[in-house]
Amino acid sequence: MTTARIAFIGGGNMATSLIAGLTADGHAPDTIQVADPSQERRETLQASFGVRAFANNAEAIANAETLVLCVKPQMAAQVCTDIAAAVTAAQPLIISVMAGVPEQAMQRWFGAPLPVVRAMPNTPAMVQTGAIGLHASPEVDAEGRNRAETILRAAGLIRWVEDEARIDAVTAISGSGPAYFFLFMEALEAAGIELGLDPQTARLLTIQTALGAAKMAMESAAPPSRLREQVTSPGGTTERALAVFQEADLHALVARAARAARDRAADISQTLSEQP
Ligand SMILES: NC(=O)C1=CN([C@@H]2O[C@H](COP(=O)(O)OP(=O)(O)OC[C@H]3O[C@@H](n4cnc5c(N)ncnc54)[C@H](O)[C@@H]3O)[C@@H](O)[C@H]2O)C=CC1
Ligand SMILES: O=C(O)[C@@H]1CCC=N1
Repeated sequence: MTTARIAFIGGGNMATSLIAGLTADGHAPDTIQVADPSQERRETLQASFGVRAFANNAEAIANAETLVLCVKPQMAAQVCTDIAAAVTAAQPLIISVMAGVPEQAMQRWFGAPLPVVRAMPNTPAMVQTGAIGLHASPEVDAEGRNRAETILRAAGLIRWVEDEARIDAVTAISGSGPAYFFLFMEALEAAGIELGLDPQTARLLTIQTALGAAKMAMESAAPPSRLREQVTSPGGTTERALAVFQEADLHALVARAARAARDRAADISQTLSEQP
């Protein structure tokens, strides 16, 4: 299985996370090419990972076997149309991480029914602990699926979804998810400071607690609800805290937030599907 000659279009946060995962996994940096208009981004990527960086998208694509699209969804139409000639010449497997950009829209902009894998990673890919949802267009063969898996597995855990629309659900849960957990960390850290802990202690206790809870949840056969019960002594401190979350109906709040993210991804898809 070869993952040789990968071109990234867009060298921002997500591309950096994926490149970090690939290089840490032993993928040769000189077979990774990145295109980004920002000179600062190009210099950072070159210095951090030893990859080849280009200002011109078409130059990065030449001879690429796999093309990873990492620009903002709002730029998708323009970028795909601009690189269509280079892409149809190279005939790569396309992997798109762009939230809400439908496979058919990309194929329309390329002017060819190229194999497209939609991947929805998240920034913990930077530390090889990403959670990544994948969906393949009908044009992707078994070798293409394997190649996409090999590339994305370097960034973390992968799960295929069979219905493209479910990528929007993946976006709402794990794509955007790190931000929810960071927000909760910010809140718990601030609460610790308010209760008199020094800021450094409040931060470290918060982060280590999140890490420990995630590790336990991953390694234990018991569901998170059972692990929560193990912390909650009857008549004790946790019970009081959880009652406050319950009063605010945390489950309903989280469900609303996830629906809002899913709906935003679906809105972007709708708009792009209607775009020429
Ligand atoms: N940041 C995240 O946690 C996640 C982001 N994504 C998706 O990844 C994609 C990129 O997001 P980020 O990396 O966060 O954005 P970003 O803004 O950090 O990176 C985008 C990069 O594209 C470059 N760019 C702009 N115009 C370009 C062009 N014409 N050709 C080539 N490159 C160009 C910019 O200079 C920038 O470095 C988005 O579509 C987003 O939906 C998906 C999952 C998670
Ligand atoms: O906020 C966003 O639109 C992107 C997609 C998932 C995470 N970040």
